[in-house]
Amino acid sequence: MKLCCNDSSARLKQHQFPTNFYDGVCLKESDEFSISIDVSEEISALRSRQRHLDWRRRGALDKLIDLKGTVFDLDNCMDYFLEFLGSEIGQNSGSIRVFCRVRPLIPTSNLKTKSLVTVEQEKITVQSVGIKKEFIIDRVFHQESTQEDVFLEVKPILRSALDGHNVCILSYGQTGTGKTYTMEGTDGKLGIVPRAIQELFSHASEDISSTYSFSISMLEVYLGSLRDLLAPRQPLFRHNECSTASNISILATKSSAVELEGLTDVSIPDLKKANQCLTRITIKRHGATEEISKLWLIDLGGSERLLKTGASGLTMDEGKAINLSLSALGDVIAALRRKRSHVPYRNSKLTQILSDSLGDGSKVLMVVHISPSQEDVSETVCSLSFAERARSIKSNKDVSEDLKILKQQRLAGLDKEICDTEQELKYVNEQIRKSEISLEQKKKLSSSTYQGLSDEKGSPRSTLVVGQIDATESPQATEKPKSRLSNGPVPHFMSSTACSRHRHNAVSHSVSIKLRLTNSVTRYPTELSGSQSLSYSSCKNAARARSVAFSSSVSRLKHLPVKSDQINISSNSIDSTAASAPKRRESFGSRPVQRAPLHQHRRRMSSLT
Ligand SMILES: Nc1ncnc2c1ncn2[C@@H]1O[C@H](COP(=O)(O)OP(=O)(O)OP(=O)(O)O)[C@@H](O)[C@H]1O
Repeated sequence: MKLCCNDSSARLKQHQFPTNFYDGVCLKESDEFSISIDVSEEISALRSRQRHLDWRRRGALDKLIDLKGTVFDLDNCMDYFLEFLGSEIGQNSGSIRVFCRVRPLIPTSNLKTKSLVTVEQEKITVQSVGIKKEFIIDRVFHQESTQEDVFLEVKPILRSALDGHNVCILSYGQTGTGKTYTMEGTDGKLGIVPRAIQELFSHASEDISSTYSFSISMLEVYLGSLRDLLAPRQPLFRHNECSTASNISILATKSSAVELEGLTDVSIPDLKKANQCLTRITIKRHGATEEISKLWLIDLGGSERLLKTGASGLTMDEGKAINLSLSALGDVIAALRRKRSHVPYRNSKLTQILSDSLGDGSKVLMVVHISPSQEDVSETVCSLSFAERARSIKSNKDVSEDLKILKQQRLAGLDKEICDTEQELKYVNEQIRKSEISLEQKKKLSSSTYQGLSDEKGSPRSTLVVGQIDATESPQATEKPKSRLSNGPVPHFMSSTACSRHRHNAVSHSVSIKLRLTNSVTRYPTELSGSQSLSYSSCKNAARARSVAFSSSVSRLKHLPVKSDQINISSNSIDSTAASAPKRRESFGSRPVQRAPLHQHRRRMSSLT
């Protein structure tokens, strides 16, 4: 399949080789070289098509996710919508989507078991004595919704993480409403985390243009301090006790990316080991450039009000700390939604850590969990109010039917564009694979023909041809054939003349260029790498044990997935508006980024507060 022509290859192809040069040793290969160049050209064209398709797919996916997460409001929203549709594909405005999942009613003899909520696809109504409230959410999952239903909506955002965006999936809600069930699931009903890992590995294995490596970190925010759940345990003085204390610093980079210095980061070497792993993944994509992105999978602490729990002492402090984090998170999301110039990231550790994964270019998904039972009605209303605030649109400003239809049509169009592009990409990838095999075979054939002819003849001239091809690679090597010629048992008349040597050099140089050209066709093996690895069942167990050891009395604030990596550091404050709009190609922003070396000038974010 010829798609376009690479100029330099075309020019090289025009080189003609005489058929009887140097006893025909070299020249019988000209056809081979020509064929090799054809194949190289084809691969080059296919790669260019592959890049174009990948760019189109990414753009359509960005647009799809952003459009799904866009809330249209007020009477003039049609204009805004049309403007949005007309905007450039791939502009990466970032998106925040809010889902609600209703836990099935758990019937017990003590509780009133009547469900108080009625749901539609994007609307949820809570009705109780003296209360009737409606909330508009991006997507509502009813009590019978399965783990598959939820994951289907999560899938596109994972693809974004592979494309280099920072992604944040947060599980929010009152204790016992199913946050962990949604994130982790049970043995037979896997949740988002194990499915996400499966999905990442599956995509990574299909993408022949890049190699990927994944790593994991586990973090807990407890009473405002950070705990590394994968750090080696430090024995304490008292028998059978271990310390989980760790020294994690939050560092801000010039591009407002966040690094958690000192946090353990463990490679995920393969799906088998990763299948049981809990959370938070760092994705490194090694292609034409290197991109690093973070996928945060966060199971937040229970959101219940302290008055209701009647907590006191340490439990009270823990509850307060959780509420502070959650309210800071709500403020940040609301500010981002309203496109405020100031985003209050610095109000909690949680929002500081997530500052490069919540703003522009990032994809955020919050799943708010509620209970349908009468007993929990006030908590349910609180959680839904939080969800609505994150969406920043009030329920009574409903979107017109026309607009809904238009949005659905556009989403369907983008979906189709992604599917079609992916199909073509598959085809192109397959063609590249075949062409590379063919090129490899031709190269092998060509070099064995050289070798055969060279051995057959045993002629110093044929040796010279091969020798001089090598000689173009390094200056020292040029000495060898010369000395062999001058010292060897070859009669003087058989030695090359100055003229023939000149001619030969010219040809061997061309040959060398061609060889380099074919050699330079980069192959991208579909492999997943990992330098350091741990079994993820052990990660999970270690993290759990550490979390429990750290605070056996409370399990409110859950694991906070985090990744740390080497990035550029600057003196910029994380609370700047730039944090919400990381620049493309800067290291560790939420847009696809290129990796950059560690910069020396670091500033501790914790010291800024
Ligand atoms: N959608 C659901 N379908 C079936 N069972 C569910 C669902 N949601 C929650 N459950 C069940 O409800 C119970 C409480 O769920 P879970 O532990 O996930 O809540 P949680 O919000 O994580 O609580 P906590 O804050 O205490 O960790 C579990 O037994 C879980 O299996």
